Amino acid sequence: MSVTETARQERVIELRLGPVAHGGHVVARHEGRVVFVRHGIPSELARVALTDADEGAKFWRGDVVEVLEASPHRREHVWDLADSLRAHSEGRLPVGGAEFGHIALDEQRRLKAAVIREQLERLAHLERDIVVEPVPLRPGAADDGGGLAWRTRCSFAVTPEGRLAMHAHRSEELIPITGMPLATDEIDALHLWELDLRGVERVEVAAPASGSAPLVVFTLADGVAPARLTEILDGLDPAVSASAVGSAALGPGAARSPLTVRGRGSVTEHVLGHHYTVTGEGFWQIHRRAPETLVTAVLDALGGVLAAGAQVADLYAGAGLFTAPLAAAVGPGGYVLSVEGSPGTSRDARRTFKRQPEVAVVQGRVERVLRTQGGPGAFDAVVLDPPRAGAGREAVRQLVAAEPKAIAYVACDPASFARDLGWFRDAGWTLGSLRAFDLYPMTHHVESVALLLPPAHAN
Ligand SMILES: C[S@@+](CC[C@H](N)C(=O)[O-])C[C@H]1O[C@@H](n2cnc3c(N)ncnc32)[C@H](O)[C@@H]1O
Repeated sequence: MSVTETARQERVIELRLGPVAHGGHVVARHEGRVVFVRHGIPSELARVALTDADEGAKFWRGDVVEVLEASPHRREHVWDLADSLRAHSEGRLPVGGAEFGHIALDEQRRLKAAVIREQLERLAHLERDIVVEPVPLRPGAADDGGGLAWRTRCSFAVTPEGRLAMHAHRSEELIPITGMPLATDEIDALHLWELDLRGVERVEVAAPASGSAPLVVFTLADGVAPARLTEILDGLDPAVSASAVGSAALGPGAARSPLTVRGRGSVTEHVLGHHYTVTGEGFWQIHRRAPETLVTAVLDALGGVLAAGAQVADLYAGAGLFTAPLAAAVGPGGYVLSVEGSPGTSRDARRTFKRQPEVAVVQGRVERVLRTQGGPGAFDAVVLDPPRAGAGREAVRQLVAAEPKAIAYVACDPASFARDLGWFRDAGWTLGSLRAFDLYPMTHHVESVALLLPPAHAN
């Protein structure tokens, strides 16, 4: 077996790649040790640069730098900067965020389905056939945009020289970028990479799926005066309309305050007839079709439980994506408890629902709020949409005790979902429908919507 080095002095070993694993890797073995390999495809023979390979480590990590026997599903990478083969030949790391960009889209979905299936078997002891559904870029169209131009939210770093950049995977290394093929055309049209961003630490962009003006949030480095923002914005093409917010802290440890320097400090999102205000601080789903895809799947899953007058909880509610259709379903005689931990995002929800007395927006941790507002019989139905870490043991215990008739679990991480599902199953709950959606093409991420049913339902 040949062992060589890359231009970055990483050791390179030859490996036969095995099955896909959670987290965007395939699994290989080198002298008995597991190696988690990125940028490969199961069955390939590849030369792999070891990016984490301490002698004492239980497992190593590596990037494919050359393919000796290619999978029939291998394609030219959709983004040069994220292409591991090209990056390592140029002596740099690939930019993160498109780690499946070298795989045919159909195969990306099969691999994601395999990961969900494997996590369910391992952590929830459940066998289920999974199909990851493609999501067209426009309603009613078949076209999924080739897996590109779907991101309505992007977060960028800035190099010390003031260039727009992104990080390499698990690295502090910054790679200047001149385009982002996964971002929507509205974000692309801003040409943020042409700006002189000296004095800025981070740039976040939110471009509503409706195509209305994007919002750009510039986080200034500590001590940089807000006047710097005006200079930066002078570099934006005046023909492109965008709102801009700066976040400045004028001294070390000084509080940061958002400062609207152009247009509005928020965007309005429209989903199936509902309108939402989302500020720069607020969470919103990333794929342009994610909101309506997930709302439709959740309403379908909860079906008859959402009758007029029902009591429901929207947990990990964000800006209230599910709160609005839930409120419409239960009507003025019903009740929706909308719980979100992040103060900025919860403020957005409060603004959106301020004229709806049937909606109670509560800012706080789900586990804490359920302690006082989640006793037995508190809810007919629950929507549970936790972050990647999942809901966790305490929230699952409280929900089991609350005895709702159904829970729609919206999961962005198959492993934490399967772990939580295992705990629900230990308490006698069953898995009803389970749908999975390709809401993050070119990456290993996948979203699913599951219906969980309490023991009484099974009898
Ligand atoms: C995956 S997002 C879902 C948001 C919303 N349901 C949507 O689809 O737009 C998860 C949300 O949970 C919030 N969050 C994370 N941990 C939390 C906790 N322990 N309690 C309450 N909210 C939390 C995050 O701030 C984030 O807004």
